[in-house]
Amino acid sequence: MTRVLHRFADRDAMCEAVAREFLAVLAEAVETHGSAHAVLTGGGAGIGILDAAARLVDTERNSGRNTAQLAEHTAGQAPVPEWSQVHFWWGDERLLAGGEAERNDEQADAALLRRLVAEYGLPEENIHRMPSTELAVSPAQGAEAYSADLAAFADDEEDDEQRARLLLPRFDVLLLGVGPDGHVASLFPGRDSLTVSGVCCVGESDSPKPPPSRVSLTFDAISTAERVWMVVAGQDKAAAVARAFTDGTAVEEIPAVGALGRAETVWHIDQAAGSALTEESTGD
Ligand SMILES: O=C(O)[C@H](O)[C@@H](O)[C@H](O)[C@H](O)COP(=O)(O)O
Repeated sequence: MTRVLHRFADRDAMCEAVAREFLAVLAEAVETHGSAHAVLTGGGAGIGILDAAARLVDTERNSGRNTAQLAEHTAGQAPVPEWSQVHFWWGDERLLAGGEAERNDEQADAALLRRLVAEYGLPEENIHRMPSTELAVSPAQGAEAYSADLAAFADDEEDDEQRARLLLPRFDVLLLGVGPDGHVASLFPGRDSLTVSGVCCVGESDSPKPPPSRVSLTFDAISTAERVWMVVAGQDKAAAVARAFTDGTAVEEIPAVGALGRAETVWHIDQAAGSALTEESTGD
């Protein structure tokens, strides 16, 4: 699997470009499959993309084009999916009480999802939140509960053996922020969760990034996604990005190297996050 590197001048430029591509993938998936499934990430870059997507969706609506015209987007316009057929999932979540500001779903609600439900026809039941502490007393229990939620939407097209075995929907695009230590979702360097297989979700009780209790997709689940997009901005990520693009770097050291999509794996980075990359590491 060849990893593709897209570089942008800064975080805002990256978020705008990724948001546009994100909407286009969802629109195409609805047209092709009748549904679209996106996996969201927490973190500044992940939420920044949702903020940018909200602006694009509003701009398209204010353009006065109807849904059919919006779907037939021309260059420069952001295609917008039929939201009633779109489903949102999470790659990880902080195991906190529902509505807590630190939860990834709460930040996604504020950035985009509440508006899609209120104004654009996204059904609340299409937002598949990872459990809160009201529903799961431990990360392990949260992982089990989310696995059941995912299984209820298992892809009946079954064009992927691992997806069928894990009872997962077709993830059309899966976003992952990357930490300064190279973690993705809540899969951290040196942790047992990196090698958990045969299941789609895993609990983390001692996250080095607060809060400590989290639920995460496993690499087995991540690798069933059609498109895996890392979204990385900031100087504090430069070392992790450089290590990720150094041949031989192990998943145990930089978990992000283990995140590979079925059809594509793209690293969307800004200039600062790419500042330690060498021509040798990227083949430029
Ligand atoms: O729950 C979380 O904390 C996130 O899912 C986590 O994996 C995040 O994406 C990275 O830590 C990058 O975060 P930034 O983009 O804010 O650096």
